[in-house]
Amino acid sequence: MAMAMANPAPPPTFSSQSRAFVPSISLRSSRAISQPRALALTATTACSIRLRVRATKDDCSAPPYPLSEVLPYVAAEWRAIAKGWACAAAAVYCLSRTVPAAGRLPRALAAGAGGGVSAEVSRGVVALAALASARAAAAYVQQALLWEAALRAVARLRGRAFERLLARDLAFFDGREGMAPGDIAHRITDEADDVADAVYSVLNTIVPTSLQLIAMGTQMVAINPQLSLVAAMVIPCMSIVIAKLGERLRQISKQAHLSLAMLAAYLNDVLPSMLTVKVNNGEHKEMLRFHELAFLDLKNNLGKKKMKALIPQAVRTTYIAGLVVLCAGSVAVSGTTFDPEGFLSFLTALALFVEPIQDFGKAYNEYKQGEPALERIFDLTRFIPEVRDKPSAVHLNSVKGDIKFHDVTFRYVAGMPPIVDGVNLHIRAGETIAIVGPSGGGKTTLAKLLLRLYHPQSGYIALDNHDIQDIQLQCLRTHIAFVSQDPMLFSGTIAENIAYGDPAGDINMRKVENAAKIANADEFIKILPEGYDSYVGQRGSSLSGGQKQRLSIARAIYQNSSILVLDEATSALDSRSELLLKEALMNLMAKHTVVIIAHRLEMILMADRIVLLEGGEVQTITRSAFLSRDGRFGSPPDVLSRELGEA
Ligand SMILES: Nc1ncnc2c1ncn2[C@@H]1O[C@H](COP(=O)(O)OP(=O)(O)OP(=O)(O)O)[C@@H](O)[C@H]1O
Repeated sequence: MAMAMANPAPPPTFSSQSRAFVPSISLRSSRAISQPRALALTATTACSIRLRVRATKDDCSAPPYPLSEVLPYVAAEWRAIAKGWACAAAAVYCLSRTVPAAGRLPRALAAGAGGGVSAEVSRGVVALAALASARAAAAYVQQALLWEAALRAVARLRGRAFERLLARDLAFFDGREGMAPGDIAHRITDEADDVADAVYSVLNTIVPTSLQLIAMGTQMVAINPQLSLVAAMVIPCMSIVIAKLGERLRQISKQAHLSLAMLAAYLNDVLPSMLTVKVNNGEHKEMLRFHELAFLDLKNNLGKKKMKALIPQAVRTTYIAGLVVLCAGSVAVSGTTFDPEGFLSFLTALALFVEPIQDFGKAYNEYKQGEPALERIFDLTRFIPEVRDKPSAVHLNSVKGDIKFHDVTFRYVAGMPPIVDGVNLHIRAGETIAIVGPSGGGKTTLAKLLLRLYHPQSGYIALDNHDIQDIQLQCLRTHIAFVSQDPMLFSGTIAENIAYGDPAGDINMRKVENAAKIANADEFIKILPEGYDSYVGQRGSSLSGGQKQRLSIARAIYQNSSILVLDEATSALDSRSELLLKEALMNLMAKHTVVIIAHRLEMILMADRIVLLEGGEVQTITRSAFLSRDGRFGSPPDVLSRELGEA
């Protein structure tokens, strides 16, 4: 590593190192809990990148979702669509008038030859120019309106996807099967844009292009029915080419979407971890990882672009080749002759007939390309949450805070040993209880079960003698304030962060300041340049660990719930801050049920009762029994004894 850092290798180039950096992509079936048929695309590269980006419930060759799913979102924009299509009709009308006008022009020119520009020629030219301008204006308004409809429809779809995402179980985001945040962000941002392109293409094709096709077809039939029939016979050949290549494009696009999602997921993973990267000299390693994923994306994206470039050429070639063969054959057989005016009109109509056919091809491809994105966005919305309100769920205006765990058993992953195994525990209203135990023993899991973030496989938890499954979720979580061991702050001001749980979405500054004082945060907030209006930076990055922890505690205090759960809430505080906080909490404890999950003696000794969670089971232990243990889940024995002496 030292050598590598002293003489860092140049960034890998795709051309020279492409073989070394081709990640092996395996599409393998993963029986995720929430989505049994989900597939996971795992890139395992030379430097062991393990990023999981979920495909949709289908694999790449599976049949697509029906277009009907997006129809309600598009139908809601019917006004803009109707206006757009009306403009399309106007544009096609102008075009259909152009064909005979163009056909008459050569005769007028011939008639006026040698005598300057005749009045008929001038009229013809002016008519053509007017028709062209009117068509251009109508086409512009048509496209603007249809874009508006497509973008608005996708904005609704995005909103719906995010709404459904918020309703997902925590298990969807957590643990080994959890979906990467970068993947989710990619679906809702970039891939939603691809859906907008696809929707626009379809809208801009169905009616406008059909109208043009009908108008030009009619003109051609009027001029020469026999050749028109011949021209129409080429359409099935083109349809086959478009369908075959379109399906291939869909598959390639899906790979491109996944590789881009992996890149997004990777960036989302590494950018917030810059501190770890830098202190571990991980820059070179990360550079390699980035290039591997970027190369994968380059490969897939290039394949997609090449296919997109190939399709129109293949369609055009098929059409022209088919037409030439059929026309030449039928002219030779029937001996058809054209007058020059009719010939020019037929050619003009033919050219304008080919245009919408190509547009159909392009739109179909655009749709095929957007289809994987559509699938992946809808994939976020299709689920039935395990944790949800029963129709009969009750709302409790207030609770005393009496909590009972009845034979509760829970495991995160089926087939694994339970983390919580037949736990029976009664926490009385107003009691302060400390839950101790070895790291990874399941203390946080117990709190998550109480908050109904997960569902026990057996047994139940009661709050004031109501099974928590019979209480409305929002109501339950309002009555329990939880301070997690990873203090999570949002980008925003200090006041916004403290008042985050305000049921009305307001910021009550008096309550904010009071909560900050109790949490011993007021002192440092006041010396910030903008006080409570100071921005905390990305995830609170402008604050120290202890300051973030104090704000999290203040947020819980602001919530003023009957039950307070502190999960390692003071681990980053210095002794003085912890002591001040402890004194403030003492007052709160008199009125609340408090669950303290802690390793630190200072906090544990505040409790009325100490409960040990070990091997999935709980047992109440006395202080002396706790202190005589070997210190696996607290300070070492000598420190414990000293601290106890001080306490
Ligand atoms: N989402 C998850 N999916 C799968 N396993 C998980 C998940 N969350 C936690 N676990 C596992 O469950 C066990 C209990 O975790 P938990 O966080 O409850 O322990 P803890 O007692 O709070 O630990 P600590 O004292 O270190 O915070 C651990 O072995 C952990 O790896």
